[in-house]
Amino acid sequence: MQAEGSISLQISATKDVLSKQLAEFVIQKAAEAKREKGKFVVALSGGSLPKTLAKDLVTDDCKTRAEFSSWHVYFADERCVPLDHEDSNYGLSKTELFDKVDIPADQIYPIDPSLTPEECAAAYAKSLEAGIGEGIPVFDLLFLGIGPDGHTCSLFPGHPLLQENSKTVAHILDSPKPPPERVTLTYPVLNAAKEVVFVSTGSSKKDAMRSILKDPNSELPAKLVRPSNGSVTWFIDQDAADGLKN
Ligand SMILES: O=C(O)[C@H](O)[C@@H](O)[C@H](O)[C@H](O)COP(=O)(O)O
Repeated sequence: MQAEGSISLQISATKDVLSKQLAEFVIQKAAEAKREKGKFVVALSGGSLPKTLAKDLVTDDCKTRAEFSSWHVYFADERCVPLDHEDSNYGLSKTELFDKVDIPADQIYPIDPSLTPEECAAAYAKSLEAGIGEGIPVFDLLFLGIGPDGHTCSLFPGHPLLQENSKTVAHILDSPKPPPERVTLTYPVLNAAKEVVFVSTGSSKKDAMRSILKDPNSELPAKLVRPSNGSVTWFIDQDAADGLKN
């Protein structure tokens, strides 16, 4: 049975407009989380997301309102490479965001790339437990991307990981999107989140967007992210939205 939760769609004329709207959305969610519990626990994806998220959020106007000192940042998926490797999602987010705002270093939780992918996934699951709590970790906000094939995190179409429902963090050795060795949050965690933001831009995403938002029978990995007690908000630009026209 597909989990239920609200789905909102925010279509922006351009990627630049999307970044501005996304920044204001995030500022509001960060303020709510800080008021409620004194911290804002998020997970970032890689790809184009960090740049799109940071573009406006690091401006003087936004960063004074974003409560960055209360952010606790994990990774929705990560490549099993050194943290300074060009493929590292941590390294990408450090360049685009962490080096430009005041998130305390001990509130950013990278993987341990010295471990094997399997050990790394198990260690990261323990890191989530230590930082967020026993059982299924509940994130305040997950920042997810989507591939042209409808994958999200490192959950790819037809991959056995789509059926993983006991581990909170799993490893993959055959990612169709290079590099092949990664760790990823699994659906139990994605579907326990309070808020999920998908950022999808560019014409390469239009077919996946049409399938996910128009086809009730779509089984694309990103479509299966439906938090039972949370909201999903799609931030898409016009190019990605072109697939939604009849
Ligand atoms: O580590 C990764 O590769 C990402 O987490 C991945 O899931 C990404 O979000 C999608 O592939 C979309 O990437 P783009 O936004 O660059 O198209």
